[in-house]
Amino acid sequence: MILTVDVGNTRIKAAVFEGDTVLENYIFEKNEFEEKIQKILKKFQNCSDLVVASVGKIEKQSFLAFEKELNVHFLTHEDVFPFINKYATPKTLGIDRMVLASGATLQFPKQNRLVIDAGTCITYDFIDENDNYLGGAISPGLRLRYEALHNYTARLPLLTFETPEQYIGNSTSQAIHSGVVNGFVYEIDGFIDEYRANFSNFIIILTGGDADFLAKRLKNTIFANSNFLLESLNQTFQYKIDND
Ligand SMILES: Nc1ncnc2c1ncn2[C@@H]1O[C@H](COP(=O)(O)OP(=O)(O)O)[C@@H](O)[C@H]1O
Ligand SMILES: CC(C)(COP(=O)(O)O)[C@@H](O)C(=O)NCCC(=O)O
Ligand SMILES: [K+]
Repeated sequence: MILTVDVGNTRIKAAVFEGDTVLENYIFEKNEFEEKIQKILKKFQNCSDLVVASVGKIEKQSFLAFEKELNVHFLTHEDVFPFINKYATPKTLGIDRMVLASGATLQFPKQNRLVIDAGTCITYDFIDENDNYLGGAISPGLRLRYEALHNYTARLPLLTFETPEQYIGNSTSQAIHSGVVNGFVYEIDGFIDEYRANFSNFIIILTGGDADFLAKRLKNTIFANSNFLLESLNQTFQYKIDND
């Protein structure tokens, strides 16, 4: 049994796996992380390994505290991955993006793959059919866009996500919802169109906290799997055991 933990910039996601099967999923905040992990380990006492991918503010040290109970693996760019990393700055590539690329490579062999993770940021990661990781894009996520408009202006309120009534927003709040939500959707559809124009035979994987919301609104039909990062973390760990 393996406990996988994904520390993002907004929330922590965790899942317990038995082989490829998810036994339970969790989402929690940074301040409750130690208590939640303890609880999970108490419930699943057969967990042998804790596998972590962190781009958030919880450092390796905090996880090493669990070493009394099980083996702790804090993934870094120095681990083994199933793709060839062509990023010009591989040491600064987010470990979450490396894990997503790894999952896409292992689950969808011999094809071009685009992974879109709509979390705090939207990240785009492209791995070609020869397993070269080429990079992608980073842009502000849905909630970040609402917060940025409020935090960096004098007059814009902080709104929570709402589906815009139309693309011509006829009030301050409707204009913000249209700009944020439609802008978000147009951006992603625009990127997908660009990739489609340049590559054939490719699969798109959509994940992250806003994946389900997005999947319904995109012009392009793609399926969302909000658990893709944790599944990929489990697979990356199996790959590491087999290839280290
Ligand atoms: N309860 C929630 N708290 C925070 N964000 C949420 C929540 N439910 C959905 N979201 C959406 O999830 C996005 C963050 O996704 P998530 O995958 O948790 O981010 P990260 O992996 O960067 O921590 C936000 O843009 C927000 O719109
Ligand atoms: C781009 C990110 C902030 C995304 O984080 P997230 O939205 O998943 O919380 C993270 O992958 C990161 O810190 N990347 C480092 C820069 C890079 O990937 O090039
Ligand atoms: K992301």
